[in-house]
Amino acid sequence: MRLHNNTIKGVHSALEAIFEEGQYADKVIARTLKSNPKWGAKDRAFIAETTYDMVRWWRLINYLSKSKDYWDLFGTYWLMKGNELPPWEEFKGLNPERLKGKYESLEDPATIESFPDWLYQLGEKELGDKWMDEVHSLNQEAEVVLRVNTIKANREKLKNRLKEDGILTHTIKGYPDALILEERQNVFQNPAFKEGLFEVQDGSSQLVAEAMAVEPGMRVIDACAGAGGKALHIAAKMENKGKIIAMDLEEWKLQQTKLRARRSGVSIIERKLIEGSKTIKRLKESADRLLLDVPCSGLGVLRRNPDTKWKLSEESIKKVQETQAEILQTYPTMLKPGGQMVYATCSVLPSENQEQVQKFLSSEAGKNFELMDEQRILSQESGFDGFYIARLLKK
Ligand SMILES: C[S@@+](CC[C@H](N)C(=O)[O-])C[C@H]1O[C@@H](n2cnc3c(N)ncnc32)[C@H](O)[C@@H]1O
Repeated sequence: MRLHNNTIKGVHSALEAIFEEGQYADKVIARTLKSNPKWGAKDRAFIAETTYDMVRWWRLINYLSKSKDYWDLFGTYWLMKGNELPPWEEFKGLNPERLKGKYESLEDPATIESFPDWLYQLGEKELGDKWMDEVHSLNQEAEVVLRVNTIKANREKLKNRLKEDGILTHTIKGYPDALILEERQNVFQNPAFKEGLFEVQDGSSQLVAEAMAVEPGMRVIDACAGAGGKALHIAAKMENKGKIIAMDLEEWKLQQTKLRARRSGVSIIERKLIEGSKTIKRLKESADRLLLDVPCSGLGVLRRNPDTKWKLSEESIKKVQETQAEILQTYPTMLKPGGQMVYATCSVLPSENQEQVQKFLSSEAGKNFELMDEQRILSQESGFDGFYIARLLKK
């Protein structure tokens, strides 16, 4: 592939904003691409993919690079990926042989896999033998997975419609609403997206609505609805009949849910901002199904958010675990007896997953609940994001 000076500069400025100003990678990339409308589709893809990949391998690149200069860092990355560098002045001091030797003599697994030491050790402690393969899998680039909106389309029709636009997809067993892109590309400009025929949603995430076992006409509470990804899927499973109360602490996220619901033709979502414990108490025993898609470390979705590795800390994980436990202690009161609750995270750490559920079940608040089943989804086994999904029955 031919390199262009100006797109590499685009990558540099994105990396600076991410690592020196602490901004989120997805926001930075969106802004960088917007700032130069002259870049074509290939240039945009190069900037987005290279920035994400350099973020993913940041620790290893810095270890192998001869300096912290952004040209050296990019050149090191480019060679590391098995490419050749053009004979530019900027890359003059880079020596592929020296780099290869340094890489081959490297033994520390956290540096090889480009993880912070503390996080690598935490994963090892919690997942034991499975951690090394999981890390390896979480360092791969994620496939683009679509979820067909069954309120407006079916999978076969959408597949054909996308094919007409040159977008090839395939299906996969066990994921009834999913279409996987053969080739990574930006699908948000496609008319089928604008018409609300699909959402972009990872395969593991799609299993959450499946686990909810909803039926048309039910009353469902999605207590951590955020921008509504799962609420929209649940609405489609309910054939847009019944009611979903989408709750969150953040008004702006619920606003996103509203816009997305409009595009998807979903009319059964009612938004409710959580203003304190009263909001929860008022909904006592009102739901047939309750989803707790709780805030988490996001360790299962590192493939699409590699900057999470560098943003997390031991304290932030501890804090999120406290929130998970608090939610489990108070929110299940909203469920009717006989109703079902799903507790889900996009983390692979047992301390955010099965251990939280077990703690809840052995507490006073959990005494009327029993575990129906749980899915501990590792990325290395599923090929999708790492997730945890537990179904509980309120007796
Ligand atoms: C994993 S995200 C939800 C993703 C969303 N369900 C989706 O599918 O797009 C967790 C959400 O929980 C919200 N949150 C954090 N603390 C909360 C709390 N105490 N009660 C309810 N929601 C909370 C966050 O604002 C965030 O939107």
